[in-house]
Amino acid sequence: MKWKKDYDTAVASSDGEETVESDLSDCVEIWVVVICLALPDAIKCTWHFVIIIITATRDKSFSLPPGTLGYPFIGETLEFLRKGSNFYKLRQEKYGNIFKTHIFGCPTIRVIGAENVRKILHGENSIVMQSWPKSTKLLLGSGAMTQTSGEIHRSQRKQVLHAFSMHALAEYVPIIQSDIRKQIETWLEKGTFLGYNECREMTMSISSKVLLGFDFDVEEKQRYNKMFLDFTAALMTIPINVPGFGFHKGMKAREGLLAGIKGQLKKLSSKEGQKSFKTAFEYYLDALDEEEITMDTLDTIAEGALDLIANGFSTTSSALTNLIMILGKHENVLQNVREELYTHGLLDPKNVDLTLNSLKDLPYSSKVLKELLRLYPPAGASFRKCLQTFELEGYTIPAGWTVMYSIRETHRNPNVYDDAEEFRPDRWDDSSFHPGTLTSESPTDKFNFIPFGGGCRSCVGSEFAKLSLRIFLLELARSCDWTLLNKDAEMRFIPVPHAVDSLPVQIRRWDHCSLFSRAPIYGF
Ligand code: HEM
Repeated sequence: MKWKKDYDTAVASSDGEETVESDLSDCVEIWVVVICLALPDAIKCTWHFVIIIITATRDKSFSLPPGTLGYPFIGETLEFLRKGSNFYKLRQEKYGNIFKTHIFGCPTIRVIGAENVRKILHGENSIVMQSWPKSTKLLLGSGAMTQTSGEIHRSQRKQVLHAFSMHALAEYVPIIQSDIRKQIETWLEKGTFLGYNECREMTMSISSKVLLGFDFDVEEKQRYNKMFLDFTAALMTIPINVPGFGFHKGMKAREGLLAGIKGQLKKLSSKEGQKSFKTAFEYYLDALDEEEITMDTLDTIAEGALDLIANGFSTTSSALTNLIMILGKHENVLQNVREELYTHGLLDPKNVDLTLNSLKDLPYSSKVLKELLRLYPPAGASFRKCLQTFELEGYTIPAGWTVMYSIRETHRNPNVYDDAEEFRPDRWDDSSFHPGTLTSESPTDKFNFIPFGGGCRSCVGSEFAKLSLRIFLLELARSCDWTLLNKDAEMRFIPVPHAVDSLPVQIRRWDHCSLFSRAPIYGF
């Protein structure tokens, strides 16, 4: 039973991964850092923080949000490591939508709710700016778009967005579809598989092919997948580049990935590596030429490519895995998707090959994906640094502190979403969803639904991610039936939402004739 072996390994390794939330032994890493490497930073940060606290005590108009700051230097880091996403949930229940804490050496304010998030995202570069942990900065590199700001950032975004234009996306459809179909076929042959592991491998394969034209054989696929796992796992770790630490593994993986990407970029620039389609990288290079910007060094371009793949890797694979999970739990939703596909002729063998056109106008499927991203947003929150002191809901948010805007809790606001914890695609039906009331508490306010963030740092890969999700939904629905082998598995939300047991699934081929065995909904 190969899947059982994989399953046991996955549970063991996912337990390991989640020790951040459950096992205090991992905290040794934190202590070592606080005591040795991070001491100067921690002292600086704490000094700044003490000044703020003194000011806050003396000046009555200085009103910090509620919450606790924990112990000197380490703040509430240990509790966060023990409780994971529950750490925030419990504090929200106690203190409301804005609260202070102190984690990873920084006084931090967590901000929830459309109105508050809007203020943060609209204040980009004036009241806040992007800020990532040191480990993320070192692993992604200074040239990565997520790390740059101002004019350089704006220009990078503009160039990268050429790679995700409608025209470019239309070219990617057959590539994505072919990879998804191949992957599903291997699952059907195996009969059982681990959803989370397989979706990560599939995401890595699709994005490296579409972005850079990589065409991995089985062995390379496994090697790159492993490097990506090490790399992404290290993004939020303690930046100690010494064997035995996660960060060191991540830096090693970075070297391997950059070497591979550079090799591929060289091939693509020569005739040797040209593909039957134009890769995202080639769209990006065209954009550079058009703007008469001198060609950056290969290193910077490779870093940019790694940044893109890294940003899309965990997020997209989490969404794909959770789609398998949610449809496995809601058979009626899967049935409705199939009926929609039937009415659009997409179950007809003549229409196997998809195009951007055949994928649009599937309103029910769109609602399913929207609801998936509402309930399980792959990025649960993001970080900013406060550039100046400002007010939010009457509280003072001090300059220099970290602000973390929450996507997960914003998406589960019970004042906006009835039965907020339930998966209900029909909530997005216009008629049943109070359209037109443009208050911040209304779902028509776009900041109530922010799976891809917002403002000038919103996700550049969102259209590519949505396209991949749509094709996956369609291919799953029209080719297979599946059973979740552990329907009630606990969910973990850090680093991305996933079932703690990696989602073991039993899968079989679906015969579309069975659609006619029950009363139709769409009148056929
Ligand atoms: C379901 C999949 C995805 C989700 C939920 C997602 C979510 C997000 C979010 C919330 C942000 C904003 C973070 C912030 O405010 O600091 C973001 C930024 C970003 N995403 Fe995605 N993402 C996804 C897929 C992708 C893909 C496939 C790519 C690339 C191919 C990508 C590339 C990026 C980049 C480069 C940024 C930084 C943009 C900037 O700083 O200007 N993402 N993503």
